[in-house]
Formats: sequence, structure tokens, C-alpha cells
Amino acid sequence: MPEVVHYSLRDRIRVLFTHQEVLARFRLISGHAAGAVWVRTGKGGYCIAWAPEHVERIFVTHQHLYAKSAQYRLLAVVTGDGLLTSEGERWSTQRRLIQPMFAKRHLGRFAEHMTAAVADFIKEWEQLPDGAPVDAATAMNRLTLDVVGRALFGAGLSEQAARLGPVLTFGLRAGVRATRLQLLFNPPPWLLDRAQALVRRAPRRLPGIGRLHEILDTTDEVVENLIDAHSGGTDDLLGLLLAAPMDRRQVRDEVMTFLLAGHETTANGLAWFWHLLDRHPEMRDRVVAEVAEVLDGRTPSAEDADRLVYTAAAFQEALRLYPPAWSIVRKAVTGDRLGDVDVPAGSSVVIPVYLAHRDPRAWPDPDRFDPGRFLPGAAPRRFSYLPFGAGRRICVGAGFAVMEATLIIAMLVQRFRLEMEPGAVVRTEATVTLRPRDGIPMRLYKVV
Ligand code: HEM
Repeated sequence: MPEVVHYSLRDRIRVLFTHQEVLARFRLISGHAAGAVWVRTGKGGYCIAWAPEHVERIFVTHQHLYAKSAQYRLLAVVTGDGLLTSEGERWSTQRRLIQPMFAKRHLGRFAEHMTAAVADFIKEWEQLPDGAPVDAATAMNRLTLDVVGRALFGAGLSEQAARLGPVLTFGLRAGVRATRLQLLFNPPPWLLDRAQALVRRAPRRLPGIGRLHEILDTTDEVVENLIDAHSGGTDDLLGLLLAAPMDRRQVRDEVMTFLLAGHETTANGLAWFWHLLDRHPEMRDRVVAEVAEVLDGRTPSAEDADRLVYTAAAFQEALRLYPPAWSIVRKAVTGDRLGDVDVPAGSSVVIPVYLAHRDPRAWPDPDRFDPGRFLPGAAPRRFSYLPFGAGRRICVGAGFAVMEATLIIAMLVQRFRLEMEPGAVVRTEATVTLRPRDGIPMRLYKVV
């Protein structure tokens, strides 16, 4: 018997307008033994699949049966047809061009840009009095945006963070509303296919559209300035794109994609990391001790990042408990069967990364923060750990992100200790990414 969850019209309307509901619902289905359920929504529905064998089938062994879902057509309203949203020949051409830049042996060249951005960031924090309140989430967004700017586009972006932050938040919230609307109310596919063109042409006076145009204007302006200001040379991503046979529109779409995909996710992972470290002083001591032992007060290099094994493991464990990409959606192209669940052609399949990461069958005592799960030799189950997705569409920036986070953590714990604001309550908000709803309010103390 297929396992079925039913959403009444009232349920669907409630889910559309709440933030917590989705993660709570995931918890409700987590006991389903088959690791795949069909969610009935009126006449239609969609599949949620999280057992490792289904995940492997969707992303690897039978990936030809699945395409990027309608959600990515909606995301394309902002990013255009960049690497994250494109499909087919266009995607494989771009991936072949871009992937070598992110290969392990080339990551070292990014490290200097990363540590330079962190050093400037530290100078600002050093001006603050001991015990100053800081929001770790906003701060990490500003820092990771600057890192991406310097490493990939040859320009610092910390100045732009204040302008981009609010438009990004609006975009991510709108994105998840649109996703839920699509999953719960089954709009006709032609509408989604044309979403990009429809939104671009819609009059600004319509509700929400004016704000969306503001987002597009702001991000377009930032991207155009980056392209105009580039100094030439092919040692960063933008140089590589400009030298490749592609028109300016394509370059713009890739820059926008990397600007968005390359900073907010890492920033959220880091924000959750600082929160978890505050709650686990013994793990904080281990991170601080490892950084002191490996670096002895020096600025870290790419090779050092490989030696900071416990620090990197603690970051990976933070990504397990709070995966920034908390769910990934695909469309079943010709139809499939996942366990007992029949998945008709054209329907959506949600891979609930958050749920896979807290499945007790894969992760004993799943809610416990335990960096030991990622230390060498621990071998976590491959298709139960998906912060970067899996298969051929796996995150091209995964190695970049882990190295970046490890360097940021190491340099910050050399100078500061972050403690949660007493009495602060931290809540999750599942937008397109899993964010702390009201930031991570912390206090900053200098350690040297
Ligand atoms: C902790 C940080 C990050 C997380 C959690 C994350 C997560 C993900 C996930 C889950 C996907 C796959 C989406 C899917 O299969 O539909 C993805 C794809 C992608 N990510 Fe990341 N990402 C992170 C950092 C980065 C960084 C730093 C960059 C750029 C430097 C980046 C650029 C991309 C791009 C371009 C894709 C599309 C790849 C393709 O389809 O070929 N990401 N990311």
C-alpha cells in the first residue's frame, strides 16, 4: 500500500502562509518506514522521498528520469539561465567550462582572496567594544558576499551587502511562497514555463511586482557594474566567462547565479555554526585548540584548511543539523516508482534534505551536535548527507564553501569569542534557504 498524506484545502492555505509548518510536517512523516510518501493535494499531489535508496535513484542511477522542477523556472526570474537553473546542452557546456575552476587542485588560488576579505572584516569588528551586540547572520552574509566578489569577480562587495540584503530576503521569501503555491495548488505547466517572461513584463503597480522589479534592478545594476569594472585576465570566474564564446546576457546570468548561490548558503551555514558552537562549549574549546595548534597565530592558507580537520567537521555537522538547502525538488519526466509510491509523469518529487539529515536510521541520536560524525574514518552514509545535493547536479561550489567556512572560522576564533545574547530565542525560517528567522543575536568578545 502506498503511504499517503492528505492536505485538505485548509491545510494547504495554512502551509502557504506559515514559516514553521513545513519542517514540523517533515517531522510528522519521518516515521514512515518506506522513506517515500505521496502527498495528496486536491486532485493532484507530489512525492516526498528521503530513504537513501530513493535519493540515489533520483540523483544518480535513474537521474535521466528526473529534471529540475518548476521551482527553478521561478528562480530563473532572477538568475536567468545560469548553471543552477539551466538544463540540457546549455547546462553541460557551462558546467564543462566552469567546473575545472573549482577542482580541488585549483581551490588554493581562492584562499588568499578569502583570507584578505576576512582580515578586512576583522578590522571592523576590532573597532567594536567588548561585549558589543552583533547579528551573526547579517555579518556572515556580508562577509561571504565579499569573499565571492573578490574570489570570483575580482571586486570587493562588502559595500553592496546593505543594499542586496533586504532584496535578497524578499526574494527568498517570495520564492518559497511560489514553490508552495506550485506544489499545493498544481498550476498549469505553461504558466510556470512562462513565469520568467510574465514577471519581467508585468506592470510595476501590481502587488509584489513593484518590489520584484526593484530586486531585479538592484541586482542587475550590481552585476553590470561588476562586468564593466573587470580588469581582464582569466584567473577568476568572471574573466573566464568574458573570454568564453557567450553573449553578455549569458555572462550576466552566470554572474547573478554565482552571486546568489555562492554566498547566502555559506552564510547561513556559518550563522548556524556559531549558534551551535555557543551551545556546546566543549566543542568550541576543541575548535579553538585545533586552530591554535595548526596555525600558531598565523593567517591560514589553503593547505592549513586541510589540516583543520575538527573545525571542518564541526562545520559539516552544522550543515547536517541546519542544511541551508533544506529541500531539493525534481520533476519526474516520464514517471517512476519509488518504493511503494507511483510517481506519475510530470509530478514533483521533493527530497527533504532536512529530514534525511535527521533520520535516526542513518544518524544515531540525530538531534545531537556531534562533529565526530565527520572526522576521518567515521564514513557517514552517502545518500543520507546531502547539504550540496548529489549526482551530476551536485553543488559546483561545495569544496569552495567548506574551505571558505573553515578559513573564516579559524580566523575569527583566533581573535574573537561569540556568545549568544542572554535570553535570545533562535527560530528557523524555511525560505528557499533555511535561515534564522530573526538573525542570530550574539555578543562579541576579543580573546587577544
Ligand atoms: C554551504 C554552502 C552551500 C550549500 C549548502 C549549497 C547547496 C547547493 C545545492 C543543494 C545544490 C544543488 C541543487 C540541485 O540539485 O537542485 C547547489 C548547486 C549549486 N551551487 Fe551550491 N551550495 C553552497 C555553496 C555554493 C558556493 C560557495 C557556490 C559558488 C562558489 C555555489 C554555487 C552553486 C551552483 C552554481 C550550483 C548549480 C550547479 C549545477 O547545477 O551544475 N554553491 N548548491
